[in-house]
Amino acid sequence: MYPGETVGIVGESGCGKSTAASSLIRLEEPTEGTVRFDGEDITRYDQAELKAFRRRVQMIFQDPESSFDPRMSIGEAIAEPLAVQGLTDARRRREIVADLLERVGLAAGDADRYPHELSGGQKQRVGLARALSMNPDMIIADEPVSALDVSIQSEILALMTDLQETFGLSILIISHNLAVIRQICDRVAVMYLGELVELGTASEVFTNPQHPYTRALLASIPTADPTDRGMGIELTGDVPSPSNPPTGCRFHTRCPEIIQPEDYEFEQSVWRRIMDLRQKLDQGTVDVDAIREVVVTEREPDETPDDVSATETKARLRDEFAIPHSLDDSRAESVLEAALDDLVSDNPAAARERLATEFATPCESQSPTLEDTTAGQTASCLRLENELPPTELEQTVRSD
Ligand SMILES: Nc1ncnc2c1ncn2[C@@H]1O[C@H](COP(=O)(O)OP(=O)(O)OP(=O)(O)O)[C@@H](O)[C@H]1O
Repeated sequence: MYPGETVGIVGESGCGKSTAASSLIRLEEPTEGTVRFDGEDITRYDQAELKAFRRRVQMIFQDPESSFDPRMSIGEAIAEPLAVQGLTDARRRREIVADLLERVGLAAGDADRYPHELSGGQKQRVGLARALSMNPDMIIADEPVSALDVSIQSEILALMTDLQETFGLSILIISHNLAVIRQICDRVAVMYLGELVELGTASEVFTNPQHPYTRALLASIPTADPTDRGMGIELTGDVPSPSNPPTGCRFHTRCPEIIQPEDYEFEQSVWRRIMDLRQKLDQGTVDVDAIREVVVTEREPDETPDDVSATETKARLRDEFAIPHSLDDSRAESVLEAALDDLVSDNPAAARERLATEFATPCESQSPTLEDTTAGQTASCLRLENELPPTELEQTVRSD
């Protein structure tokens, strides 16, 4: 981050945004890596240096409620850090508090009110005033407006922009909400499972996203029109745990643009579904017996699961994964059919092995790194490293 800049970290819930933020100020000790501030590695700071650093970098949180003592007036809450820093003159503290309250759009008289008397938006203003009392160089704001009404969100974000200009602050804002990031950020970092997958100016990232995950995030922004279902990019698959991320590209288990094996021609959406089948096989969660039992419930009462033919079971398996009953590429079709035969003859290990060997993707074995792209921003995707042509999906998002 540069002085005076606003950078946003955006990503789904649980991807590690808050952990990254608290590691930046060592509220949490990172297990590896470095955090540099003004050229110094803060992970090596001793207690005194850390204390000084934490004055320069203030943090505000989603829920201002929990950061206030209900028995302390607003004025006392803002003045507290000043007193801790050794400002003993009570009158001077009161003057500073009054000035800060006015700067964040409250009245000097609000100093005597208590947290429960304030709305969520007003509390977040007080949170900002308290952070500013330390005269920081940087503010880290973790979901600062998520708990607020949409109309208030915009006001608080506008206030943050004003304060940034007035005080020359750097702001790192964390949010799962792209609209929030778009409103105030100069640069945007997109995070997936604890890693940055794209980093660029807000205009680069929002108008010409380079990573499939960013494209999917942007396509999922709801519009005002209830009949508009966006561009229909739906991320399949469960969100993996950041503590046990997938091999290769961490996004490959859900990526709608996963790279196809060279020797086959799939429709991209069908390829994704075949990868979903592979993953379920790996997890051991494809239950062929359960499928037969479902089929039987739709039949004559005296039939048993054993009466369900292999052909019917395979057809149901395809339906289950939304895989067409015949693939356009005949070689791919025969591999898939053979794997389904393995499955219905109770040999999931063979099915797994066959699909893993024939339908392998570099995305599951190679880890991409953040690289410069021709669009300007950096992104980490093997598709970009291998200069593969854009998928249909990418073209849809761009032309929208
Ligand atoms: N780099 C990482 N390596 C391993 N585990 C991680 C990493 N980052 C985060 N985690 C773990 O993932 C979980 C979610 O992290 P975190 O709360 O930071 O995500 P978040 O994006 O802020 O989610 P939310 O928006 O729901 O608060 C936590 O249990 C955290 O310990």
